[in-house]
Amino acid sequence: MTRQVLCVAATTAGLPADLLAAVQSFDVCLVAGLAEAGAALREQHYPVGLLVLDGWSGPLDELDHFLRRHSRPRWVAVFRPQALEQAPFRQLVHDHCVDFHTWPLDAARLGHTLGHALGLAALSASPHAAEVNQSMRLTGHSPAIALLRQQILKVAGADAPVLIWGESGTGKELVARAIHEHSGRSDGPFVPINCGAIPASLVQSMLFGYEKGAFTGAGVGKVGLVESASGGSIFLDEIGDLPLELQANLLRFLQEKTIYRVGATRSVPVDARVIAASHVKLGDAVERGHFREDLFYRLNVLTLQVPALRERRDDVVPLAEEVFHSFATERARRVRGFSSSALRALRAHDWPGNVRELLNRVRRAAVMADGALIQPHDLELDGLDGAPGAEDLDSARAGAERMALQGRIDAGHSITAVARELGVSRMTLYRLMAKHGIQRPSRRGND
Ligand SMILES: Nc1ncnc2c1ncn2[C@@H]1O[C@H](COP(=O)(O)OP(=O)(O)OP(=O)(O)O)[C@@H](O)[C@H]1O
Repeated sequence: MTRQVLCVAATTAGLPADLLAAVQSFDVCLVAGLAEAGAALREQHYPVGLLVLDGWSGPLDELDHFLRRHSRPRWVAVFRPQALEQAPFRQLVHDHCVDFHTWPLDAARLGHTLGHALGLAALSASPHAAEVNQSMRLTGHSPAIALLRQQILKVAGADAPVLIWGESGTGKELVARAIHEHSGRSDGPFVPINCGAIPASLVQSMLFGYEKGAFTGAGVGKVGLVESASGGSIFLDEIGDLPLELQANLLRFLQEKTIYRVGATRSVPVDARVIAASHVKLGDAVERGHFREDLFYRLNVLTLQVPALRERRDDVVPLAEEVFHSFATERARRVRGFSSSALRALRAHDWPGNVRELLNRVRRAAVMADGALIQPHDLELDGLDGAPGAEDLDSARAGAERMALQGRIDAGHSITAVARELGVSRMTLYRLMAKHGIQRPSRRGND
């Protein structure tokens, strides 16, 4: 196990002998001041940080900001006992440190604390590593994914808001995580929120927090999700679902970098980067008066488009194989891979549910397949667009029906126009779209 400790002191000269004795069995990187500490943490991760605060003369806000931004290491503080007389200092230690020691130092006890902090860091190391890998794992060799990777690296280097477009299941959250992980904020938190999944009555207090006594039952105050992303990034999925009155609060946060908790009279500064995503074009929502134009322009600075899976069919088989192998422990032992007709079916399918649909189909097939190779019917892709000649009349009819719908909707025809062209009512058209998992296009003109 790594025993790396980042020791942050006011100066690196003349550290007391008892402090040096306490850290001698660790692999210590000694830095002077917060700027140097920030640079060291951007370069590599340290599981444990030791803050020597007795020579600290800067404002506490600065220290608080630094610790929010670098919340991943387990911090242990050392200071003079008198410092504990100040309430803001006590609060800071309480909020950010796993433990503290005061002078005169008991070197053995501090060594023990650092060892304990390393142990705690190791406990959480594996899930975090998995999360990071996940964020980097944008599988695919298609030109569209190669371009997306380049764009991720470019926007990660900036600090402006990012707006990600893409159909449901294309990987927008994965892209948002990759932006965060490649940015200077990667040591800070990544806080994902699905704006459409929070009940309207709770959105404000969940996003912005509330003060003690703000409403009946608010016995203690609570930090909101936006504030908890301080030092990191906040991912607002389905931003188009955010109620209009909260769009005003979000706009103020983007402009002023401050928020008001519910019931608060004073604002709180928050340093979090906003990454937003939507599966509908927000420009249309602006036209319909459902989305604030000023917020749209504020968000629409750096935009990324995540392509639908059917627009990058070359990625389907590599993705399917990766999913198959990643479920090695779950899948039936006898199943060794995909039959050639299953590969054909995978390539031919239109993937209205994108990568999420592919994950689900392959995962189910890997568990349920009877033979050594996965067949189209294990993927439930027999008939719709699988191997020629392998389908019955019902499947062929369903396939033709879906192609007729999808082709017209992809071509950008309105619901009214598609219904007219196919000679069915709009109600029937909606029923058929639901049956085939085809998404409704963004509203246009006479819809
Ligand atoms: N290129 C990719 N490589 C590997 N896995 C991917 C890729 N794209 C998406 N996934 C996986 O597909 C699933 C859906 O992705 P994600 O949740 O990011 O989609 P989304 O666009 O945010 O969907 P929604 O709009 O419905 O929230 C996740 O399990 C994600 O890990």
